[in-house]
Amino acid sequence: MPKKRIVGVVGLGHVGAHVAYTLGVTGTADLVKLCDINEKKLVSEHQDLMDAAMFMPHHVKYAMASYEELGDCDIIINAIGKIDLLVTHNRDTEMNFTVAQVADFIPKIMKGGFKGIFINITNPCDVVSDLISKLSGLPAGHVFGTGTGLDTSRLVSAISQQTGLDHKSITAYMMGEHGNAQMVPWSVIQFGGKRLEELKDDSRFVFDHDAIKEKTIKGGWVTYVGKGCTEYGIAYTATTLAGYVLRDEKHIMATSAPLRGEYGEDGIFAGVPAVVGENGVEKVVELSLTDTEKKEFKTCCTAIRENIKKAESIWKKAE
Ligand SMILES: NC(=O)c1ccc[n+]([C@@H]2O[C@H](COP(=O)([O-])OP(=O)(O)OC[C@H]3O[C@@H](n4cnc5c(N)ncnc54)[C@H](O)[C@@H]3O)[C@@H](O)[C@H]2O)c1
Repeated sequence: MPKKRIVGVVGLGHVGAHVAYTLGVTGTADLVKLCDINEKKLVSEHQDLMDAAMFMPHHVKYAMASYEELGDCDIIINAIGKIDLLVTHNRDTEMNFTVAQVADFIPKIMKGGFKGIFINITNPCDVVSDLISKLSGLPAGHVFGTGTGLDTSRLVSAISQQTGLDHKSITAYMMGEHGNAQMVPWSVIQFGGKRLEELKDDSRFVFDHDAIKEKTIKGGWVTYVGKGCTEYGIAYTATTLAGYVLRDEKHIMATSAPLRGEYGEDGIFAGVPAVVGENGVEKVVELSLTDTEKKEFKTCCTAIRENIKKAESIWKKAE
């Protein structure tokens, strides 16, 4: 009998509910297990998703689950949070809440025998990915975050708008923190194999670096201001990553990946391009950055490292 692809989603707010829906619509999962601390919300989201399942182009089932019942999932996507805390427009503000919650439920999930891949969305994304990795004890790379995956999409959109070229013809990445400490490695951007430097005589390929970086970093807040959340972009980002894992695609995409010496960094999660396959992040792609870009990336990592320290004091206090 063919094996069922089972994906768990923890936290069914704006993000988690859209992730669960997208997993069904795209046919990425056969069974989506739903888990939320808010029982009423859980029951309602389950009903609504089941009502949609009949019309989805692929067969999919939705089931409610406790943390322990997520044990047989191939992938668990973490999307818990409290989005109202983000009125400050700083993702770190959510940290006191999310770190304490994650520290509480990861041991419960592991008690259920979970041995799959964890994809973290919850903010601060790099910090929470690091925490899940430490608390779960899963092998390196089996826990990773969406990181700068969504920010990369915002960057590529901005470049696409200016050049008129399709998103998929552009190779570009946002790197660093999924937060304010991000950078654009301009030197590695390519269009069908042509580097930016080779195209500088064409005005469409001359970019205002500061303006594009600002537009990319602030993109999430443009969405947040009008609707109090962001959901479609992140739902597709996470679903895409889940598909790469389930189909063992070995696809290169920006994620929050554990760094073990790459880019001169060790022991933190940061947004970098990485090969994603059945073992999660299987390899960090080390780009040849210029000296200025290397320094910029280091500054981003310093910001993440400081937040990891803050997070550790929160969950150690909760122990
Ligand atoms: N990484 C990214 O690119 C990205 C993008 C968008 C949002 N986010 C983050 O995703 C998270 C979710 O955002 P949202 O808009 O859905 O928030 P939300 O407030 O709408 O929903 C959060 C959900 O999590 C549930 N929850 C809280 N604690 C829980 C726990 N211990 N166990 C199970 N469920 C729990 C709540 O009941 C709620 O349903 C936030 O941290 C947000 O900042 C990240």
